[in-house]
This record gives sequence, C-alpha cells and structure tokens, in this order.
Amino acid sequence: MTSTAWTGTRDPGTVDQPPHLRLVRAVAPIDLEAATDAVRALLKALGQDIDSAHLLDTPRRVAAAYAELLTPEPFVLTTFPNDDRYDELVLVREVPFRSLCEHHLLPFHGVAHIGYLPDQRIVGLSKLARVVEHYARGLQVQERLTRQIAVCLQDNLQAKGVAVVLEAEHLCMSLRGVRAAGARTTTSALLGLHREQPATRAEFFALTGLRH
Ligand SMILES: Nc1nc2c(ncn2[C@@H]2O[C@H](COP(=O)(O)OP(=O)(O)OP(=O)(O)O)[C@@H](O)[C@H]2O)c(=O)[nH]1
Ligand SMILES: [Zn+2]
Repeated sequence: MTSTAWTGTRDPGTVDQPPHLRLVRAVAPIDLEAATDAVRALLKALGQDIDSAHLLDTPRRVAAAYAELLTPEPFVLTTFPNDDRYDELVLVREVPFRSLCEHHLLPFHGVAHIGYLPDQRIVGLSKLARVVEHYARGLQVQERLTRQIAVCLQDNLQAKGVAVVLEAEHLCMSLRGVRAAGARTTTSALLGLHREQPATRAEFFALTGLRH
C-alpha cells in the first residue's frame, strides 16, 4: 500500500551550515516482479497476444516505467541567507512537469509557475523545479499537486507569500472519453501575502502572463 504521508526531515544545521531540508516522501516499496506479472495478465485480459515477439518484454518495460513515475527522488532544499534583504517577488515560470492521474493512470502534463516573496532566506532556484518534480511523482490530482508544492515551500522557506499555478492537459480527457484535445486546466494555490494582498496577487499573475 502506498502511504499518503508526505514527510520531510530537517537537518538542524550549525552556525556555518544553515539548515537544509531533505525532502523524502514515504512510499511503500515497489515489487517489480509482481507488477510485471500483473501487466502481463492485464495485456492478456485485454485480448493482446502476449507471446508475440514484440510484446514479450513489454510487461517488464511497463512495470519499470510506472515504477519510475511513482518514485519521488529525495533531494535537499538548499536555502541561503537573504543577506541583500531582497524583498520582491521571485518567480520561476514554465517549469515543465508530468504526473499520473489517479483515476485513469494516464499522464497529465504541463507547466508550473512558482513564485515567492522571501523573508530571511532565499532558496536555490532549481529547488523550486525539484519540489514540483518531487510531488509530481505519484498518483495525483492537479488540485492536490498544486497545493502540496505551495505548502511545502511555505513550510520550509517561511516566505512572506507563496504562489503556485499549474496549467496542464490531462490525457484522460484528451485521448479518450470526452476527447477534448488541447483543453488545459489551470489550478492555483496562494498562501500568505499572495492570498491576503490583492496587489501582491495581481503582480504574480501579471508576471506569469496569466489573467486572474
Ligand atoms: N478534479 C480533478 N478531476 C480529474 C483530474 N484528473 C482526472 N479527473 C477527472 O476524474 C473524473 C473521473 O470520473 P469518472 O466518471 O469516474 O470516470 P470516467 O467514466 O472515465 O469519466 P470520463 O473521463 O468523463 O469518461 C473525470 O471527470 C476526469 O476528468 C484532476 O486532476 N482533478
Ligand atoms: Zn484521468
């Protein structure tokens, strides 16, 4: 069973070495052999010729692909002292991401825009993209993914405000079912001053190029 607990461990740091948060998410171990057997059974049940030369190794490949998409990589959320007292918005736009829709196990993919208003510490810019990647690995809904990214940053940066927008296409909605190809879903999570102050919120949306 996959745990729904999303956890972090904090290195308390020293005077010279600031605290670094190592993000790790508790997930149950993956049994690749059992997953391979299950994919083989699924293909058979779906009427596919599992003995064909082309499909022989497909169950193993599919199991490995899902294992990759469901396994978050731990990383260190490096921060630095905000020595220059930078107090304007930091915004990283159009970070590509992909995740798996928990209803159909089909991908949804798009871009994330992540902004924050620093207080005492600034974060390594690549870490904003790593937070997105970390929470995108797993079975998700877009709303939860958006909020998890924002809450993680708020909790660990103690920023004055955090704003996250995801724009994504869900293949369960474009390839099959309603087949609304090209339809994109936008979700947002605004915390702190981004939630409380209309001007702060407006600046974020203006710089992302999004209407609000
Ligand atoms: N809110 C939300 N819904 C999602 C997300 N990803 C997929 N869905 C929706 O989950 C719903 C599942 O609905 P069901 O009626 O149980 O599934 P279905 O019969 O396959 O529905 P259709 O896709 O309409 O054919 C669908 O409306 C999907 O579009 C997501 O990230 N957030
Ligand atoms: Zn879906």
